[in-house]
Amino acid sequence: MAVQKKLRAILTDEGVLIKSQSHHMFNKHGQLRNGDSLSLLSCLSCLDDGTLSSDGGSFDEDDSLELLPLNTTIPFNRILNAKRLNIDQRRLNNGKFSSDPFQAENVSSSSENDEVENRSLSNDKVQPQPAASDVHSLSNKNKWDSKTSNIEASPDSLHDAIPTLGMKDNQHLIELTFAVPKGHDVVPQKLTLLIDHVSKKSRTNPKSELTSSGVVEEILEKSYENSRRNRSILVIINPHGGKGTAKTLFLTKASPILVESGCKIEIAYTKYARHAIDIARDLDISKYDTIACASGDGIPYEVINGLFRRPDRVDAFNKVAVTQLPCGSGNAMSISCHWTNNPSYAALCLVKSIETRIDLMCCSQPSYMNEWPRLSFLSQTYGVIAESDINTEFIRWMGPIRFNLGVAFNIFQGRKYPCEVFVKYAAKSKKELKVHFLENKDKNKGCLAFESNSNPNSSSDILSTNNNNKTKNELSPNFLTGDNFKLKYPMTEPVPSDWEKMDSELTDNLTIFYTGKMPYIAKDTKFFPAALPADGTIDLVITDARIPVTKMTPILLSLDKGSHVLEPEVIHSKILAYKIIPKVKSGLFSVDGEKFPLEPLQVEVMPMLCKTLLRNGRYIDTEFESM
Ligand SMILES: Nc1ncnc2c1ncn2[C@@H]1O[C@H](COP(=O)(O)OP(=O)(O)OP(=O)(O)O)[C@@H](O)[C@H]1O
Repeated sequence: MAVQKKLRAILTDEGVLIKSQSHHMFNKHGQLRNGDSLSLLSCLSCLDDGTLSSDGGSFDEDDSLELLPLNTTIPFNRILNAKRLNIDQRRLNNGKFSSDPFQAENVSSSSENDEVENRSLSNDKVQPQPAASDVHSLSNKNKWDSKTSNIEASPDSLHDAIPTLGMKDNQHLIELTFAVPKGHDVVPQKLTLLIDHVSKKSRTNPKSELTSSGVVEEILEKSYENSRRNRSILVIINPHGGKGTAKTLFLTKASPILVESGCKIEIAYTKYARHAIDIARDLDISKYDTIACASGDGIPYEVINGLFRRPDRVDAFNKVAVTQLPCGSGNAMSISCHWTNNPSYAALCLVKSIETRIDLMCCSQPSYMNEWPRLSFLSQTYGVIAESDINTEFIRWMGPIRFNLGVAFNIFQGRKYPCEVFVKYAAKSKKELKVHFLENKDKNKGCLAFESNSNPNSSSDILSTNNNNKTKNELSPNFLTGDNFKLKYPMTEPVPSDWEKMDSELTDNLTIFYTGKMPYIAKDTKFFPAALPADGTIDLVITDARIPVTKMTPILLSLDKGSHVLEPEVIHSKILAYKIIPKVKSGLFSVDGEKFPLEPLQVEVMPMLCKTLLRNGRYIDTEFESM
């Protein structure tokens, strides 16, 4: 490997602009190479598109490390980390370098962080404790295999870099780590740069111009604008998730991005069904700001309900963001929130996301409501889809297609699921719904759960206080109190008079009853295209068996586009609460993909209860606006 003579760069408002004067940067194997010009732009600019496709990317194998023209920019949204490099003068005898001439110093990480890395999940107060052997810390100390994705300067090549020894005050040797597409994934890549100019901001701020730390800090500030740096993450892996691939998917695809971004990671493996409820209920929440579920949608459901069962649930929901790294068979949360079904892109989105509060839904049924009502983040369904979701488990080997087959089979058999439904509407007609959507689609800014102006490295949101003895977040309108957890419509009380009973002609012939809060319920199934993260409503979609098969077929075939809700035969409303009373003798409800008993079910929206991570602070664009 050879370092080019002057690997220079400047900071711009968009990112780090490579101004290398010589050629060759790296080849397809990630090694610095001779004879070609450098351009990072063509691969770096793919990020936005790559995360949108359902498999997480549409890049050719060779796209990732193709050589790129000069004068191109590594955008801040791709930069994971920056460290200043100190040349150890003691090793510079007779112009020769030792094999480790650079000492990297990460300005953003503190010794306090190192402490956290080595703690285990176990805590004396926590019962039951995950066994220490099940909890692993990951950090830069045990890096991913960097053979192909880590560019390092070889000792010999540093002769070329010697000019850096005579660096001017405004020149800084910086190791930059950034994400590049590789195959279908995104991987971390390192580059050593001599940054000899700084951005306008630094030029007007002499303090940051003078030090390398100032330059590093400026890069990190811009790279993590509106996001929290150096997250402390508990990763919960369901080893059975995704047909047994969840652990490998996490370790090979998501973990490298998280580690290189400076996140502190601890891993807990689920050992039995519903173990994640116990883990979240008994967790030492002071240690983490994020719980990332490397799983399908089952584990986030369990984590949210585990947090809900804590005596300190208010603190827990104020402190911890729950997110998903898509490693299961159903990854609706990641597709909706990170805009991708690919674990490496989801990890990149995780570190770059905006912490946002989203609404949850609280479900009550006679058999469990006196113990714990259940919180649902995704959906509840009854009828054809519930049966197809749960009762096709025996053909799980077929993958997601089993669900579509099940739905089609049940519908074409003319099956119906009589019930009574009572609804509190927020927007009943499709026209009202559209108005509601347009009025609320940009309101997410008010839902920021994280004060972007606060020190992003402070993990003590709850502990730090201001003069009035209140934390900055406590003063935020998004700070939760016990009142946020109180039900407005307890099931023990009669149905309120302002709820409407749905036409029994319709409900006696019901085929699909589906309520949800996220746009995607599965890959390629945009069931709730008008869903918004925190509009305080639940989307309701209903079909009935009076719809002829000739009309039902195009409705089912348009689920991937989400345009089924426009069909006149499909009921689509925004609601605040409902009660459904099944009239069939056998069957089930499916709540977030979990089997629930066939009993009356009452649900109400719980506004902005859960902190999560949304790319750009919003759900994936469903194009509902232009439908
Ligand atoms: N060790 C375990 N043994 C048995 N079941 C487990 C274990 N760990 C988790 N589970 C259960 O697996 C279920 C599915 O989890 P998850 O959503 O992560 O996976 P998935 O691949 O998407 O599967 P599904 O298609 O069922 O949603 C959850 O109900 C969870 O309680």
